[in-house]
Amino acid sequence: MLKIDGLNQFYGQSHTLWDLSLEVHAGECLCLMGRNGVGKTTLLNAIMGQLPLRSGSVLFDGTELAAQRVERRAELGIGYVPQGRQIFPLLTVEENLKIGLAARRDKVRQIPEFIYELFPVLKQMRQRRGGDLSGGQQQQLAIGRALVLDPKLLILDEPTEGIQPNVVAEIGDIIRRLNREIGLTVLLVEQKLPFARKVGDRFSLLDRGRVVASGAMPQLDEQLIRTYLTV
Ligand SMILES: Nc1ncnc2c1ncn2[C@@H]1O[C@H](COP(=O)(O)OP(=O)(O)OP(=O)(O)O)[C@@H](O)[C@H]1O
Repeated sequence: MLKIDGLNQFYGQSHTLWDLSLEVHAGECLCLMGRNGVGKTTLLNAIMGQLPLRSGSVLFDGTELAAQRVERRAELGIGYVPQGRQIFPLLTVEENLKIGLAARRDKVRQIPEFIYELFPVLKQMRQRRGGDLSGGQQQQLAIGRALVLDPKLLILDEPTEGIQPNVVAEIGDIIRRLNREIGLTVLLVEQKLPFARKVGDRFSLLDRGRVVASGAMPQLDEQLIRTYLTV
C-alpha cells in the first residue's frame, strides 16, 4: 500500500535519512521503532510532504506522493496523527473533528457516528474546546480527526507519548480494532515495547536514518532490542 524506495533527506547539510526503503502492506500494522533522534518523525514528515526529499520515491496505492501537494495525501486516503497531536485549542471538539471532513473522497460532510462510538468521551465533550481536554482526550481527538476522512492508511507518531497508562491501553485496543476488524492499514511510530508488541504485526527498526532490521513482531528479540532500542 505504501512503498518507500531509496529515500534521502537532508536538514541543510545534515544527511538525516539514508537510502531508506520500507513497505507497509495492505491490512497490516507496521511499527517503526528506534531510539530518539534516529529519524522516525522525519520519515513521517517526509511521507506527509512536510519536508522536501532530496531523492527517492514514496508510492501510495500506485500514486507517487513526492510530486503531490501536501493536501493530496488526505484526499488519497492517508490519515495522520502527528507527534504532539496538534489539536486546535480554541476550536471545539466537534470543530476539530470537522476539519478532517474537508478531505473526504465521498463528500460526506457529517462526522460519522462511529467516531463517537469509538471515543465516547469525544461525544460527551463535543462542545468543549480542544484546549480544555486532557492529554489522553486530545490524543483520542487527534485520532478521531484523522479517522473522519475515512482513511485507507492511518499514520500515527508516538500516540502514547505523555499519556496515562489506562488511556494508553484504550488507544492500543482501538488501534488494534481498527486494524483487525475494519482492516485499516496502520503505520505506527512507537517507542514503548509492550504497546508495539500488542498492536504491531511487523516492525522496522531505524538507526541513524537507516532501516537496520525488519520482521514479524515475534522476531524482535532481545539482541535487537539491546542494540537498537534500549538506552
Ligand atoms: N527541523 C530540524 N532541523 C534540523 N535538524 C532536525 C530537525 N528536526 C529533526 N532534526 C534532527 O534530525 C534527526 C532525526 O530527528 P527525528 O525527530 O526525525 O528523530 P526521531 O527518531 O523521530 O526522534 P524522537 O523519538 O525524539 O521524536 C535528529 O538528529 C534531529 O536532531
